[in-house]
Amino acid sequence: MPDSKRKRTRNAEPSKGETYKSGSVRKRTSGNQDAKKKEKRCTGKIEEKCCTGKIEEKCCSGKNEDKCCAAKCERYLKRKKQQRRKNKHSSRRHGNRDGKKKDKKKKQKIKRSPLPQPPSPSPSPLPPPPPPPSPNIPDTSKTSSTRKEAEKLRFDAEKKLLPGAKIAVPNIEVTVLKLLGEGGFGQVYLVRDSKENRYAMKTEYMREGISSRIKMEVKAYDKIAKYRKEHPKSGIRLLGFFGSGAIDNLKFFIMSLVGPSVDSLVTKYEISFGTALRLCIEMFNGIVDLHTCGFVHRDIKPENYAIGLNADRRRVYLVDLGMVVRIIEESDRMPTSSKYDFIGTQLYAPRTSHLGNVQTQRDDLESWIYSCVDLFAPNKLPWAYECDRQKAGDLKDEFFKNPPSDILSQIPAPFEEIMRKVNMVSMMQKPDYKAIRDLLDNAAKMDEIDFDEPFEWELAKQPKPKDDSAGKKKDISEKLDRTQLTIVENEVAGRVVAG
Ligand SMILES: Nc1ncnc2c1ncn2[C@@H]1O[C@H](COP(=O)(O)OP(=O)(O)OP(=O)(O)O)[C@@H](O)[C@H]1O
Repeated sequence: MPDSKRKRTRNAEPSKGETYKSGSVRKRTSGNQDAKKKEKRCTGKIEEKCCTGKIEEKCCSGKNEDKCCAAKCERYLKRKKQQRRKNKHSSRRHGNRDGKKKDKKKKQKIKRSPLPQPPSPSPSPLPPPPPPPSPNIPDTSKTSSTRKEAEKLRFDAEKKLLPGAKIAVPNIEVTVLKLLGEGGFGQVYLVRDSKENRYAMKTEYMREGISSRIKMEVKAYDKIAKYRKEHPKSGIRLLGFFGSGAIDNLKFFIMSLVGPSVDSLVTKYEISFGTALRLCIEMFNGIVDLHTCGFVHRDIKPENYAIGLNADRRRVYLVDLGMVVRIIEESDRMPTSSKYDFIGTQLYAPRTSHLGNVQTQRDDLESWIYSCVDLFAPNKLPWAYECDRQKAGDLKDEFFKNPPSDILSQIPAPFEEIMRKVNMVSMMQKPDYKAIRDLLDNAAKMDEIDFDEPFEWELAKQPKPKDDSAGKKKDISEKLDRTQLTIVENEVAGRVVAG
C-alpha cells in the first residue's frame, strides 16, 4: 500500500478559503457561527422536513407544530448536551492532540472536532455473544391498558416518568431508575425488574392525529424477535426485545440496555485508525444482521449505533428501528416511488433518498460508507456543509464517480473497492456481503488490527467516588465489571438529560 494511503490528517475543520464542491468558496467559520446559522435556520419556516433532516409528521420538538422551534430542536439540544459533556470531561481527555507522529501509523489518533453544524438540515471477528440474560419479563408483545396500574405512575411537570415509577402491565413489571435520554418522539429510561436485571424502556405519548413511531418500532422488534427465536445465531447486533405495553396513552417497550452511541464517543475521544476500522466493521455487521432479519434501516448513521455493555463492550449495536421497512424481494411488489420525498439524515442519506425512491439493502450500505468516511476523516464528506438537498445528492454522485483524493488518503485502501461494489448493486439486488466482509478483513490484516485492544473510552480515567455516594455506586455497579463501570459513569450517567 502506498505511503500516501496511510497518511491521516487531524484537521477536521475545513481550511481557510477551502473550495467546497458546491462551487462556492466559503470562508472558514467557527463552530459557533455555524451553530448560529443552524439556530436561525430552525426557526420560523414551515418545512416539509424537520430540522433534524428527517421527514417527520411533527416537529422535532415532539410537539405537533407547524413550525420548527430552535430552542427545542433536537440537534440544538444534542449540541448543548455535547458541549456540556465536553466541558465536564475536557480535563480528562487524553491522546495526541499536537499532531506529532507516533511510531505506528495505525496508532495515530483521529480527532473529531465537535460535530459540524451545517447550515442545512440537513455498522468482527468477535467471540460469540454471551447468553442473553434471563429476565423475568416474558418475551411477548401483548399490550394492555389498565387505569389501576396507571395510578402507580409518577410524572414530573413535563410528563416525564420519575425514578421509582412502576410500570406494571401483564407480563411486564419494571421500576424506572432514571431517564437515559430523549429522542424526537419520547424518552428512554433505565428500568429494572424484580430480579434486578436492567433494561432500557422507550416511551411515547400517543397523540391524536399523529402517527406513532414507537408502534412501528415495536412491530419491527417483534418480528425480529420471532425471527431470532427461529434463527438463534442471527441478529446479534440488534437489541433484545422484552415486550411492549400501554398505560393510558403512554406507549412503551422494553429492550436491552446498551452504552453510549458511536457518534457521541468519537466526538468526545480521539480515536485511532484501528478503532475507526473496528467500528466500521461492527457497523457493517449490524446492517447485515438487520438485513438477515428482513429489514432495511433507512437511517444508518453513527448516532444510531451504540456500544454494548459488560462482555459486549467491544460490540456495536444497531439501534433506533423507528424508520425500518421490510425488505421486498419480489420486484413486482416493489413500489415505484417512496411515499416520502426524503427519508434519513442528509449527511448520511443514500442518493436513493435524495431521489425520493424506495430504499433497499444497498442504500443502508451506502449510508454506512458515508458513516465510515466520517469516522476516518471527520467532517470531510464533501456535502457536510451543503444546505441544498439536490446539490448534496449531486455531490454524493460525484463522490462515487471520483472519490476525493484527500478522503482516499484517509480511509483504508480496500474501501475504494468496497465503494465500487456498493455503487454497483442495483435496487433489487442483494449485496455481496461476503465480498465486502472479505475486503474489511483484508483491511484489518493490512493494518494489523488487534480486536482485543481496549477502545479509547475504556481507558479513560474514571472519577474518584465520593464517600457518601459509595452506597449508590454499589447499587449501580453490582452487575457490572470494572471496565463497564467506567462507561456507565462517564457515559451513560452523563447522558441523563439535565433539566
Ligand atoms: N437501548 C438503550 N440503552 C441505553 N440508552 C438508550 C437506548 N436506546 C436509546 N437510548 C438513549 O436514549 C436516547 C434517545 O433515544 P431515541 O431512540 O428515543 O432517540 P434518538 O435516536 O436520539 O432520536 P430519534 O428517535 O428521534 O431519531 C438516545 O440518544 C440514547 O442516548
